[in-house]
Amino acid sequence: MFILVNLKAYPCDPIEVATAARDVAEESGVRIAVSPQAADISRVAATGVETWAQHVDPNDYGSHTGSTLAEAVAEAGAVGTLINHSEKRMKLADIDGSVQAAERAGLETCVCANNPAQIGAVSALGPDSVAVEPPELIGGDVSVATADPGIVTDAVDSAANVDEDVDVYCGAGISTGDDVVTAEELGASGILLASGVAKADDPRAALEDLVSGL
Ligand SMILES: O=C[C@H](O)COP(=O)(O)O
Repeated sequence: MFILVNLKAYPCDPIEVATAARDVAEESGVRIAVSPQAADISRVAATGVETWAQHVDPNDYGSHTGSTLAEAVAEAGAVGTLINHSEKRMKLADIDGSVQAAERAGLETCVCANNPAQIGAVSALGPDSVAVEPPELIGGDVSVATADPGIVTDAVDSAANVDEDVDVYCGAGISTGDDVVTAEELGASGILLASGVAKADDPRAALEDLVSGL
């Protein structure tokens, strides 16, 4: 299982989370990545933790003021990027452009979607992975794998029907090792989470719990 920790714009210490994630990944052997604010990518990557961007825009180099350039986040140390997160929704053509921009920059891609039908659509764009997240469960304390297990299994089927090489992650409300094990049993090969770590009093303990059943 891959554990991708999105720090969103939470007021946490990105270096504290990054060093904890690096250490827990090394101790457990579980792949863990941290996705900080774009401005924090270089110092998070300097900790040695696998680092992802939260977003890249579909543009190339050029006159695109305010854009997040895929090459720039790669140069800063990111090795992957989220695209179309529920809190950063994009039109399908722009998702396609961002996937292409990320691939051009050598970034691994994870395209988010609300439901299994959207998972099928974005899987057709050729990302490395997709993540299903019901928006109403994001930031809550009930895991998607418990509240709506069918959405995870349907997302796995939906992606496989389009492209068997696309990995499927799930997210929303995941905070414990039991949640991670349940997600794995439903066919997910990774989880995308945020508040369970970024808002934890002890991020290291939260990460240790997440990997405890793997
Ligand atoms: O990117 C992470 C997801 O939106 C899930 O957030 P959450 O773990 O706070 O529910």
